[in-house]
Amino acid sequence: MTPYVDSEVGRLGTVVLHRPGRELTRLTPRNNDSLLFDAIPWVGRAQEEHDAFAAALTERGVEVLYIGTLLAETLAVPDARAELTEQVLRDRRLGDTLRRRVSDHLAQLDPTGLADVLIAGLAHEELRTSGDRPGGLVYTLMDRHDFVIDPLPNLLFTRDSSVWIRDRVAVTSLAMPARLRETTLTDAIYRHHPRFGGTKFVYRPELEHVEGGDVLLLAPGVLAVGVGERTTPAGAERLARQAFADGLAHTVLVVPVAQERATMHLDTVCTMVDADAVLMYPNIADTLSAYTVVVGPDGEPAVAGPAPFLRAAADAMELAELRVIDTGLDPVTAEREQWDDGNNTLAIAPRLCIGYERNVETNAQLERAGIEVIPIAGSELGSGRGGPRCMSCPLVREPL
Ligand SMILES: NC(=[NH2+])NCCC[C@H](N)C(=O)O
Repeated sequence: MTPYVDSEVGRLGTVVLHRPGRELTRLTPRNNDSLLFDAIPWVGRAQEEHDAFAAALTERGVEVLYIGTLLAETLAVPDARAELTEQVLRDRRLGDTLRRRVSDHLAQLDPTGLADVLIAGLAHEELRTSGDRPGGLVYTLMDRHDFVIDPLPNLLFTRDSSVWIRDRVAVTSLAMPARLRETTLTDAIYRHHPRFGGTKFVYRPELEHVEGGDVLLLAPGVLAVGVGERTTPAGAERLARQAFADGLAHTVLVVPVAQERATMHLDTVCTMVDADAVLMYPNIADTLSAYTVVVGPDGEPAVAGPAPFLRAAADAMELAELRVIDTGLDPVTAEREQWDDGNNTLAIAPRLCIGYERNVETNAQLERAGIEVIPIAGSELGSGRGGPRCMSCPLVREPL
């Protein structure tokens, strides 16, 4: 099936996930903050939870593709291999001598082994050196806890490094240093993997910051883009410009979200669960606002607002009203469950979504509102602050 996504809730056909692996074993109390995890996950259990997440999808007829597999297949293409190796070696921290050592090390890996290193990184002790200090000055002075190639534990959150808008992919521009290299992998997959031949791009990683968790396809032609800790106003403006130029959208709602870890992306406070219904963090439902951006008479993005988000969204979607699943929770429970990604549901069809089981109150309210919730365990997966929506990149959804 060729990729096509024009909503958040149309029946999900194909999705890209990343099964967490060795990259999670790199997390320690020394580096978990800079690697954007709030705890040290139990890796085996995280994998079990992730397998159950994938099973919940495949059991309902969703095709699941894995980044690890796609990347290994991509690395069988000589140009892709050369390009991805070159990108890693370009790291200025290496210096010439260590660069040669790393280059030799990578050259002897088969595509699967290389994919593993590109994702899990390369620890100091994994670079076997022979002879007298063949890594040179840099390797000798390197802290034993430092990485020769940094790991990518947040690759798990496939939502952020690429997003499909209709038949085009936005390879995003990630804001946090720990995640920068993720888009070199997704970009290579879409440009070199045979399955994605002819893919057209609506966004590129060298542009202003935009992360996929901030992009919601509210309705065909209507995007909401959160701006805050990750996506910048410049990124939202650029995405609007490019989406208009490619005929992918007529309206982009730009939604300021608090620049805090708890609300790092728009999808941490708001996800769609039906064509006309959103699940929203109650503590901000009434205050969230939006600027409406359309193509102006001069062809430039024209900005109106701000207006209350729910009003602006309903107008852009040509609905009398957008239904809000009011989780009706007291502020403390709401805050706890928002932190645990209760608002970060993944719709697999209208009124059918996957959510973390631990968010008991949020899920109960969804059920009461007629939305079926498939609960999954996320005690370990959630330590990276991401839920089912963050952990999935839809490639195919049936039009509504
Ligand atoms: N779409 C999302 N909400 N993604 C969550 C990403 C979590 C990840 N640890 C980060 O800080 O970047």
